[in-house]
Amino acid sequence: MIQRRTVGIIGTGNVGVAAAYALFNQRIASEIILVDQNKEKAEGEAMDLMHGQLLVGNVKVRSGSYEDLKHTQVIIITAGVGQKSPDESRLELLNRNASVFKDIISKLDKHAPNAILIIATNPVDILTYVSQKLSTREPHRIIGTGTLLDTARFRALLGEYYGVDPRSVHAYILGEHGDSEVPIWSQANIGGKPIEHNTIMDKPYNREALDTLFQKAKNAAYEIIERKGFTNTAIGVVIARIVEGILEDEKSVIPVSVYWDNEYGITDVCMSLQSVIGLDGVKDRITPDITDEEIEGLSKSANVLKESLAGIKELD
Ligand SMILES: NC(=O)C1=CN([C@@H]2O[C@H](COP(=O)(O)OP(=O)(O)OC[C@H]3O[C@@H](n4cnc5c(N)ncnc54)[C@H](O)[C@@H]3O)[C@@H](O)[C@H]2O)C=CC1
Ligand SMILES: CC(=O)C(=O)O
Repeated sequence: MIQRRTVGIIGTGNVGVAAAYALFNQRIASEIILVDQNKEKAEGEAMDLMHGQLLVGNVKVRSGSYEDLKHTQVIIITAGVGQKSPDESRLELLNRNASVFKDIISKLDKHAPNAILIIATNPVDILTYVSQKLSTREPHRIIGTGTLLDTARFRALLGEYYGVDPRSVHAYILGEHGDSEVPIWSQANIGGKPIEHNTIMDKPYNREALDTLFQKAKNAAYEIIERKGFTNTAIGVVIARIVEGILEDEKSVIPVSVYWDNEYGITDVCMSLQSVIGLDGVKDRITPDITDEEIEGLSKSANVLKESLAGIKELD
């Protein structure tokens, strides 16, 4: 019997559609079900994608309801509001999106209790934590997109700077997907050569230039929102990559938002850490030796997230 790889997407706005398009175009899913409170929008997006089937191959796309998500392996949540201007931080979206999640998670627990959930709505770390608390499924089956996007931006910028393929740059941004995120310079390398204190591709070590690249990666969303009003295409391929890792049971190591259980002494928060992902969600977490300063940065990130979480107690 042919194994169908069915993926659901809740929220067919900018991000949901970019994720659907990436999943469709790369044929990562064999069936995609789009759900939105605006049913016509979901229907229109499904029709539009289906018309590319001749060129892409046999990937079915349809709109549906929560009941239709029963047999999905993975469900992506992108529903909610985004930052409307570069002056608004991700954390400021919290109260609006947390109540949306309360409703969505209870419906998913009822209709698709076995699917792995990927959370993309912002603030993604807090909504991942909230989803883990609200849902009946095990926490390792609820994953936030976290800093995979920031890490992708960071590696693209470092690759451009050094003139190498970003896939040959090994550098992580961990912690919050947001203003307190932490670049792990102590582990960053190109082809095994540490970036810190070394000349690579004829570029002498330049702390200031590297810090500027990190700031650019960190502030990329604000810069893009200022120009086009939202971000969607890169997060679309990020989501598709996570889905692929799960459906193919890859055991790939990627930075995503997961529950911290005393990693580097940090507990009871969701934020990004290198995680091993496969069919059962997050199988393990990797904690390389990093500097005390980096650990301190991650602790601060955790505190920022915990302070925001304290403000949404009414969800308990
Ligand atoms: N994690 C990340 O790296 C990124 C996260 N985002 C976040 O993704 C979220 C979505 O952004 P956009 O797609 O630009 O927003 P959008 O406004 O274009 O789309 C949101 C969609 O959610 C739907 N929706 C709202 N409440 C719903 C509910 N209860 N049930 C079903 N559907 C519902 C709306 O009808 C709309 O179609 C935002 O929170 C944004 O900040 C955006 C980019 C990157
Ligand atoms: C909006 C957002 O979270 C991003 O593009 O990073």
